[in-house]
Amino acid sequence: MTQKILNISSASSDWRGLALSNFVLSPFVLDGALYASVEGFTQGIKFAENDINRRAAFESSGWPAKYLGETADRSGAYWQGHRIPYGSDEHHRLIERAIRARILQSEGLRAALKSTAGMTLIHEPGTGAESPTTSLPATVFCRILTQLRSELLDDVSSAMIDR
Ligand SMILES: Nc1c(N[C@@H]2O[C@H](COP(=O)(O)O)[C@@H](O)[C@H]2O)[nH]c(=O)[nH]c1=O
Repeated sequence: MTQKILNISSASSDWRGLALSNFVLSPFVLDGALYASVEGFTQGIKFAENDINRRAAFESSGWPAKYLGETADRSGAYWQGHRIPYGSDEHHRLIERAIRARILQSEGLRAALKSTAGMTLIHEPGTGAESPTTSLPATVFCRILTQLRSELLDDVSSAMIDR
């Protein structure tokens, strides 16, 4: 029987869930700059542009990125000279651009996401209750992936980094 629920996280039992998780080392380019992983990007933007932890996070993935992010004060996100209110829609949209960039820049990831058609995407990393200060709630993450999947299934050429 086909599995109807797919966990997109480093704790997934499905290789596609692992590949599509933010934790994985998976380089992408956003606005002309190179990042090692979406997790590194997500944690790095919590640090101001002159903070050395920012670059270190951008060059990392998985738990090292996550642990670095735990040292941030979580009051804002910093991008192109602007401070974005932490946890705001604008903050989530910035992370969404990174998620979309990574997947859209890889034919394999695009195909992997499309191959989950019909499945409900969830994010259950198995690390206990979601942090109230998470910068990417599971609901937002799954909404982003589900929306991108539907764009890819409809017409590959219409899916872009900026919606
Ligand atoms: N803890 C965990 C994941 N958590 C990831 O952390 C990010 C949000 O970070 P934060 O703002 O610190 O709450 C987001 O990308 C979420 O997917 N992911 C995984 O695959 N496996 C894990 O074990």
